[in-house]
Amino acid sequence: MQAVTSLFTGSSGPQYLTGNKADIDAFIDKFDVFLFDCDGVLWSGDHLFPNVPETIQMLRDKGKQLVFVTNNSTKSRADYKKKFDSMGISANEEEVFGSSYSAAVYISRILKLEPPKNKVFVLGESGVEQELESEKVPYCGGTDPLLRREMMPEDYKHVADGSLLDDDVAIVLTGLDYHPSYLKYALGMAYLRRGAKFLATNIDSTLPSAGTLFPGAGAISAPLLRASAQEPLALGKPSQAMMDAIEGKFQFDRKQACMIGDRLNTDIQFGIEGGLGGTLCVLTGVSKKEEFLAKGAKVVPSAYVDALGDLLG
Ligand SMILES: O=C(O)[C@H](O)[C@H](O)COP(=O)(O)O
Ligand SMILES: [Mg+2]
Repeated sequence: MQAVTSLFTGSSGPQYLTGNKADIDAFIDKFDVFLFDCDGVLWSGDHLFPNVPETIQMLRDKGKQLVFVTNNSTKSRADYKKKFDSMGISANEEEVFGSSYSAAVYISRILKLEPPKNKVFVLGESGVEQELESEKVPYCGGTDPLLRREMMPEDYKHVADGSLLDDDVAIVLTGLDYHPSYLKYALGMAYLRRGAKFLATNIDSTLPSAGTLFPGAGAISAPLLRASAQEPLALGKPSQAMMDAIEGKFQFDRKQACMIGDRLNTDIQFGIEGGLGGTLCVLTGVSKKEEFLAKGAKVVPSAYVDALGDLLG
C-alpha cells in the first residue's frame, strides 16, 4: 500500500505537540472542526482519561465544531449521550456518529431493500439494534436471549431444513458482540449461503479497554469470514462511505477538519483518505508512536500527543 501521510506532516514527520503550548495553539487554530474517536482517546472502557472534559470544553470555548466518530457499535447515539453525561463530558446525542448508525443509514438510505425481504440478521449488541430501529429497519438475532445458548443436536437439522431461519433476512450485519455463540455463527453462515449481503459495522481487530486490549469486532466476525469465504463491507472507519455521510450530516470544509484518534488503520487512515486538513494521534490507545515514526511507515499522522489532555498545554 502506498504510504499515506497527512497534508500537514512536515518533511520532518509528524509534529510532537505534548509540552509545547505554542505549537499546540497553532495546531488547534488551523482547524474549525474536530472529529473525535472515543475508545482509546476519551476513555478506556469505563476509565476516563485525565482532563478530557476540560479539553473538550476548551475546544468548545474556542468555537470549534465537534463530532464524535466511534467504531464501537455496542452503543447507540443515545447510549453515548448517557456515557458522556456520566463522565462529565459536554456533548450532544446529535454530535455522535457511530459505526452502528453508519450501518443503519447505509442499509435504509443506500440499499433501500424492499420489504418483506429487507430484514437484518444481527451479530452484535443493542447499539446496532437501536440504530436499525431508528432507521425503521427490521432485524433479528442480536441480543435475542434465545440465541445465547448451546447448539443442540436438533439445531443442525433445523438450520439445514430452514425451519430455524427467517425467510425475510437479506443482510447479515456483524459488530462487536460480547455474546457470540456457535448457534449465531451457524445462522449467520446459513443466511450468507442463501445469498444474504455481508456487512460489518467495523472490523477493528482489537478493543482498547481497562488499559489493555481485548478481541475487537473484527475478531468477532472472523469465524464468519473464514466459514463463508466472504469479506464483509465494513461501514465504520476508515470507510469513506462513513466520511461522506458525516460530511453530509455536519456540513464542514474537510480542509478545516482534523481527525483525532488512537488507531492508525482506522482513525488516522480515515482522516487522511478523507482529505481532511489534519490528523492527530493520541498515544493512550491502540497504536504506538514507533509504528508511525518508523522509516517507511504506511500511515503517518500530522501530529501526536501522549494524551488528549495535553492539548490544554
Ligand atoms: O472492536 C471494536 O469495535 C473497536 O475496538 C472499538 O469499537 C473502537 O472504538 P473507537 O476507538 O472507534 O471509538
Ligand atoms: Mg479508538
